[in-house]
Amino acid sequence: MSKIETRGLRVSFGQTQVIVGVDLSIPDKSITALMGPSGSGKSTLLRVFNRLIELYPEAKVSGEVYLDGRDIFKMDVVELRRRVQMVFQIPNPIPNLSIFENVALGLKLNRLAKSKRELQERVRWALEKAQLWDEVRDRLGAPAGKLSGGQQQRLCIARALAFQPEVLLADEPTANLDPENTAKIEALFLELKKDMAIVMVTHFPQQAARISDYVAFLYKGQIVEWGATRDIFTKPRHQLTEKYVTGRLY
Ligand SMILES: Nc1ncnc2c1ncn2[C@@H]1O[C@H](COP(=O)(O)OP(=O)(O)OP(=O)(O)O)[C@@H](O)[C@H]1O
Repeated sequence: MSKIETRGLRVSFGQTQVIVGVDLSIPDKSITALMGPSGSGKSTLLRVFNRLIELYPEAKVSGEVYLDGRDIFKMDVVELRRRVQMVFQIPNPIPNLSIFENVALGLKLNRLAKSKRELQERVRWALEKAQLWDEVRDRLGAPAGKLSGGQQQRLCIARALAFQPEVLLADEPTANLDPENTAKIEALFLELKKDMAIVMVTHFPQQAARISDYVAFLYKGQIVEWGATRDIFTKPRHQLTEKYVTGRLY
């Protein structure tokens, strides 16, 4: 069964429809890349999956979205966002808060650790999972803002992983990183997909080719093509997809 499934999903901002009837399946334990030109609706689609879209009062959503077969619009939003975590293009730790507290805060606010010891264990577990522990173990009390950009992004991933999510949404997570840090995040995602579904927006077809299992190609709010990554790159069925993956459509 799909981890996430949408049926007839539509989103509009005021009079403008930006997602126009999307039917999409996100398989579990794999990386699905959302590709498409600027403004095609990739970020909007991602924001529906954890209902972040509801923070935009002008956004109107209709259609169906299921997580493990359950209607996300009927779920408790706090539960949904715990299970479906998100990381963004610009790493957004709280810069003055310590490395430890950045990961611990969400756990504390949601009362997910029963003791100080459990909290420490979960923070360490998340930092290890995000492959950051070895770099920060001696300075957990230092402000997060002192970390490099790549480290800050892995800290944000650790913060998300602390909730032990089932789905990780990533909106261009490497767009602001150099090739070395990009490679680290890509390797990390390949590890993480063993435990969860990852949905990643990317502007780089090469990145989708390197790490995704499936690609959904969006154009003007519609899914033009969806399938196994290899098929999308080697035998795209639609001309628009072919143009995009060969760098002739932006
Ligand atoms: N809060 C908003 N109010 C009005 N229009 C919006 C809002 N957010 C997004 N849009 C519009 O919705 C459309 C889809 O935007 P979205 O950010 O989802 O596209 P995208 O594919 O992620 O683009 P990019 O690759 O440039 O990030 C765009 O035309 C955008 O202008």
